[in-house]
Order: sequence, then C-alpha cells, then structure tokens
Amino acid sequence: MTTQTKPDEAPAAAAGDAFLSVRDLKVHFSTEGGVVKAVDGLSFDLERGKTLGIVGESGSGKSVTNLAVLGLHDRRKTAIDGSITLDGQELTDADEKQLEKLRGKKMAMIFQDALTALSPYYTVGRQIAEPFIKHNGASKKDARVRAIDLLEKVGIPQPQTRVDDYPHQFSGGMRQRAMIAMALSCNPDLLIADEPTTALDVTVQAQILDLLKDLQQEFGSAIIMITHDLGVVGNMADDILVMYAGRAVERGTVREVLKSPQHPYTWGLLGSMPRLSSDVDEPLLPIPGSPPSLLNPPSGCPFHPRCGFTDLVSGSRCSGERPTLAQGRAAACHLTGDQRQQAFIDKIQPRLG
Ligand SMILES: Nc1ncnc2c1ncn2[C@@H]1O[C@H](COP(=O)(O)OP(=O)(O)OP(=O)(O)O)[C@@H](O)[C@H]1O
Repeated sequence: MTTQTKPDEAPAAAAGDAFLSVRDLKVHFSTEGGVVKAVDGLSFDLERGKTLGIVGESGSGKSVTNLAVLGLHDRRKTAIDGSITLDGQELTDADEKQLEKLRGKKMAMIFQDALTALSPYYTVGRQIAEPFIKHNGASKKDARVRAIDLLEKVGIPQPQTRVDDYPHQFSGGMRQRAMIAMALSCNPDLLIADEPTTALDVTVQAQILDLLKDLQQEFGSAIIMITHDLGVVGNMADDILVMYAGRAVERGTVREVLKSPQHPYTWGLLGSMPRLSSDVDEPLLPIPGSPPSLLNPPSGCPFHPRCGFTDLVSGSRCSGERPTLAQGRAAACHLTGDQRQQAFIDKIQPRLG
C-alpha cells in the first residue's frame, strides 16, 4: 500500500540518531466487515538504552504497532505503510529471513503470559539456550553455560539445577523471569515488553519491573513498554506515547505527561487510575463511552464523541478536522494551549490531587 498524504503526526524529533524510528506508520487489516485501521499514521523515536511507555485503552493499537516493529504481521492480509528503521535498517521491506535474524539478535519480545511464550515440551534451559545457538553459532555446552548465567541474572535460585526444569515446574513469577532470560539470550538492543507484569500479583510485579530496570542498565537495551497502567510507566519509562484509535494523541517525558498532561484523553486515563493517596470511597473517573470502531472511526478528532471539552472549541472543528501532533512535547487537540492549561487547573488537577 502506498499513500502519499502528509503525515498527521510530526516525529518526536528531527530524524537523526534515534535507534528506533517509526514514521507515519499505518497498519490496516482487510476483514470481511471492511478495512480496520488499527494504526493510522503513527510516528515516534526511541534512543538506545531508553524506555518508551506506550499507553492507551484496549484496542488503541499498542500491540499492532509493536508486532509491526517485530515484523510479525501476516503481510498477505495486512497493509503496512510508512517506515520503521532499527539502527538505520528499514524493516518494512525486510524479508522474513532478515526479520527472523533481527528478532533473534537485535530485538526480542517479553509477553504478558510466559505460558504462551515458553513451550511446555522443552526445559527452560534449552529454550533460553536455543536463540544463542541459532543466532550466535554457540555450541550446546556454551549455550547451557549462558542459560545458567542468565537464569542467575534474572534471580532464579540454584540455576545449575533449575536449568533442567520444565516451565510447569516454575512459579508464575519464575516463568516470567525465565522468559526475560530467553529474551536476553542474544543481548538484544531492543526489548518489547507487552504488559509484562499484568498476570502477576503486585509484589512480584514490582520485583519484575525492578529486574527489568537493572537488566536494562547492564545490557543497555532500549525498551518499549506497552501497558494500561500509568503507574508502571511512571516507574519505568523515560518518555510516554499516549495512543488512541491507532494514533498518538500525546507525547512527552514521563514527568511532562504525568504532571502536566495536555490531552483530554490523557486526563481521562489519569482520572480512571486508582491512587494510593485517595480515600477508599473516592470514585474513579472513568472516560465516558467506549473506544471507537476502527472500521469506521469518527471524523475529525477520534476522541471528540467522548471528550468533555469540545464546547470550548469554536465551530465544529473537533468533529470536522483531525488535529495534528506537533514535534517534541505535544498533544493532538484543538484546544489552545491556554484553554488546556485553564481546563486542567480548574477541572482536572483538583480531581487528580
Ligand atoms: N489481525 C487483525 N485483524 C483485524 N483487526 C485486528 C487484527 N489485530 C488487531 N486488530 C484490531 O486492531 C485494533 C488494535 O488492536 P491492538 O491489539 O493493537 O490493541 P491494544 O491497544 O494492544 O489493546 P490491548 O491493550 O487490549 O492489547 C483492535 O481494534 C483490534 O481488534
């Protein structure tokens, strides 16, 4: 698919030395009901060793974006347009063999549920060792040493014996650690973590996030962290990209987005998040309505039917004109900077505390 329209989103920064650069990415699925525009003009950058948190409600296009980076969409049924470069290499026109190699050596995925990523038929050690043999040409003996070393790094006790266990012999938290070890097997430059702690209890969640941070320091990997949980991104990420209906609606550093969010959708996400400091009875503030169908998204700003601030914008701009996302710290919204600041101070900040 080739479209030559002007991108709706400016890149996070001028094209340059970003390790991962996504430009005007479109991922459209042909279905019986029509074309699902799951990602529709997305741009972002990620530097080496940094963490980008991608947040948004279910269906906003987070996973589809990351599957596109990993080259895991079925290209016969998926139209992918735009550009994804990793360390200067264009991925959208790489063939399956090149992508498989890149998935082994340069980028790896940490899934939500270790049981779907680990095979029940092979020992944990074998599964950690395999990519090292396949992509680094290591001997079985060296790969086993590497597996034991990685199991130790991810905090599995007695790794010399646990290396021969099968996944079902590990607890949920240990399996998640083993999957992280598997992802790190070839020391990838990019880790994509899709809700890596959702399936775990809160204490184990915190341990796994700490582990990821430590390993990132040691291995220097860049991380894309996909999550519904703004608390997780606040803790882990350097930058945040807020997605809605297949597009980025706000981007900035963690501090900018969490302390002075600019988009009404981000206000909604923050308002629907439980806070430790709040009274137990204090109600959450869910975003009204539900995310739109991507078969037939609303005209103009896709968030306008759910937005409580459209009456501040003159005419029918919100329903008629798609707002663009400017470069750098930005929000794709027709409210002026002053209107946003006033609305945030008057209506949102008191509720967020
Ligand atoms: N293969 C596919 N064919 C058709 N539609 C798809 C396909 N894969 C994803 N979609 C649609 O694309 C949209 C974005 O899905 P995606 O999984 O990226 O959302 P998400 O933000 O990751 O949500 P969640 O947080 O629930 O994982 C959804 O409407 C989904 O139904």
